[in-house]
Amino acid sequence: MVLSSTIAREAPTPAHICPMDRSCSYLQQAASQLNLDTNITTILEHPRKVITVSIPVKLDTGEVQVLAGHRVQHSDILGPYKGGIRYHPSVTLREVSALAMLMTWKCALLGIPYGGAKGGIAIDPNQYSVGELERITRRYTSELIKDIGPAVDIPAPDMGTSAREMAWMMDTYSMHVGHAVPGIVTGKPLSIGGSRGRQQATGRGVMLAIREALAERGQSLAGASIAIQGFGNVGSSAAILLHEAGAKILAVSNGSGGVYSEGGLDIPALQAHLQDNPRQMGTFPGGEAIGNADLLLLPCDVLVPAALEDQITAENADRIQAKIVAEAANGPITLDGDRILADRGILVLPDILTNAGGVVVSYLEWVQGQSYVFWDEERVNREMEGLMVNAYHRVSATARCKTISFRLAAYTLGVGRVAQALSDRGLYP
Ligand SMILES: NC(=O)C1=CN([C@@H]2O[C@H](COP(=O)(O)OP(=O)(O)OC[C@H]3O[C@@H](n4cnc5c(N)ncnc54)[C@H](O)[C@@H]3O)[C@@H](O)[C@H]2O)C=CC1
Ligand SMILES: O=C(O)CCC(=O)C(=O)O
Repeated sequence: MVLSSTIAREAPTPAHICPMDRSCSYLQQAASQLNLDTNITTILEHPRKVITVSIPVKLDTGEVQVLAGHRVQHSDILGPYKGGIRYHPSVTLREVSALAMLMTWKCALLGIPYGGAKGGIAIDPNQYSVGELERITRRYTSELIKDIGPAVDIPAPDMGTSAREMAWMMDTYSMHVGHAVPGIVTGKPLSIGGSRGRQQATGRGVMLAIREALAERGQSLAGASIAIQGFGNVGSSAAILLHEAGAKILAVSNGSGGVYSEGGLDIPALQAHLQDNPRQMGTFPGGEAIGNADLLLLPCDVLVPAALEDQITAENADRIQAKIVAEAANGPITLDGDRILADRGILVLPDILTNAGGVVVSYLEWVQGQSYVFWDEERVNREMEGLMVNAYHRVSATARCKTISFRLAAYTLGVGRVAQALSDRGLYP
């Protein structure tokens, strides 16, 4: 048996430096808008708990790999830590820390009683068998057992994970405590207490944010031209719902490439093609192949990055031709990219607002589980729409009234709520 270690070796961060440049920069800007006490800002800059565990996994070949699994709990000031688990090769402790902080502001902005967390393992799930993924997920859950719980920290799906991984986590946790604990995760299958509508929820929220932004400009979804980078859970759900609403989906892409049609793609036909030809987006006969970099530069009403971080940067922001960029992914625009888009008058709908539909329905799943009463999909969608549309208009009104960007307005509302709670509870001794 061979022992190989894939534990990431990251440069240590000096204790006084916030490891998350972009997240901390936006936090500082919001703190300055709010005239926050610097002690409060200093506390909010730092995650409350950073956990890295070793995950020894026996591969199907008999080889043992030791993976690094992270969970960063940024804040539980407003309620249990909440946030997804990501399986992707780019996962690092820094990335997870930044994403955990985003979760805190997102939940606070939407007015749901959660703090913020994120977890991840640096693997490409496509390179592992289902059995290996199950062993990885169960061992990761076991290693975190003392740090998670339905009133403590509630994981959910993110990139590279889905209801399947949530079911394994729920089962591992439940076996440990000796009884079923559905509330340990959200985004789980319906059979074990999942919520109707959760799978499409993030994409639905993206569609709603775009709908409201277009409406404020006197335009409707019908006929709006849209390009979407990423065709996973979020990108594909958003594409389907936007297509159903009459938008013209000019292009979509995934890790294997993209497809473009000037007249608009037939999204259900594309989905059927991908079922038969997984990872062969570019061979879809209803369009022509387009690369991920070119997709971002298409002239369109709305560009929707729904895959990775750092896609719009100082390198390409001056060539973006969309009127609106809707951040379906977390952190798809770098700090420099954001400044350039702002200078060019391109409206950016920030991630903590645009992709909040997922965590909102996670919250509704948790509420249903706590009350043992399960709703139909129509009710779930209606409740989610109410929270999303309300948050959108609070952000828009704040941006207008203070003459600041939508991002700064969203941060101001989210950070302000957490800061108020921290101050009311009393600063940590
Ligand atoms: N799943 C959820 O409920 C939520 C997800 N998000 C965010 O949305 C983003 C996407 O997440 P999911 O859709 O859940 O992940 P997913 O794993 O279902 O899909 C990711 C998609 O990105 C594509 N992709 C990977 N590398 C790419 C590249 N280099 N260029 C273009 N596409 C590439 C993949 O092929 C896939 O289509 C992430 O930033 C995630 O944090 C945010 C809120 C909730
Ligand atoms: O549904 C959740 O709890 C978290 C979703 C998530 O990770 C995110 O919004 O980025």
